Amino acid sequence: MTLILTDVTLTYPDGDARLTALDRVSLEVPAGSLTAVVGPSGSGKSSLLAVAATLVTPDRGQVVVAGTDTAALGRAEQAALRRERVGIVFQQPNLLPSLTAAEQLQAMAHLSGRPVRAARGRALELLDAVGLADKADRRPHQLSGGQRQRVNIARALMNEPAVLLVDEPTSALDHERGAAVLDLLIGLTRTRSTATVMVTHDRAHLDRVDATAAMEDGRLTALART
Ligand SMILES: Nc1ncnc2c1ncn2[C@@H]1O[C@H](COP(=O)(O)OP(=O)(O)OP(=O)(O)O)[C@@H](O)[C@H]1O
Repeated sequence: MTLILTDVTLTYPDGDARLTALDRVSLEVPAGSLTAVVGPSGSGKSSLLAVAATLVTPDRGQVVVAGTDTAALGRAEQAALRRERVGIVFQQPNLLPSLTAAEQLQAMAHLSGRPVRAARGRALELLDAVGLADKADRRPHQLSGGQRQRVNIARALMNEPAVLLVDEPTSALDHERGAAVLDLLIGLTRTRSTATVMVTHDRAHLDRVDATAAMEDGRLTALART
């Protein structure tokens, strides 16, 4: 198992009390498989991604990323794990306006302290994998919304993550483009052997993912494997 959450509880301060965002959540995601997380607004989906990304430390429970128990790590080590083993795709692409598609990916290598020039080959290979081989030198305003989301996904794969966390990748896209992005994510999950978790409001096409986790009031109420 590449991503293992065991009995994870996360609370936030809420006046004098605590609000329970995650309530003893356990989830295992094997390499090469995609789990969708669904549930109403406020049910804890983003909190689950944040904990899996080691962006937030749970009150209780264990988060194991690529064989490493994250609780055993200091802040700097957690940041290194996040950089090197975790890819995150946020809902909005957040691409830098002045950089071309290839440069957006190369910048990831730069942030990780890897040689930027050597990264160009990998950037072009990944842009090819997401169907944008001929758009490598375009800037964000020269790309469609769906193409920007593909750059966003390719960028998250730049450092060969073991775990890929994706927040609502299809929400800004129409039905057809949303389906194409989901197909892309499933394909990349298989070929790159990532343990992928995707939060979505869109219940269409969920028959194509490997498992669907349903959240309600911070609890994982159902896990259906397809
Ligand atoms: N930083 C925070 N401080 C306090 N409460 C928070 C914080 N982040 C989230 N919450 C609360 O935790 C609960 C779970 O929120 P979360 O964002 O994980 O839900 P969600 O299912 O992702 O919702 P949505 O679908 O609307 O994005 C909610 O009640 C939310 O108000």
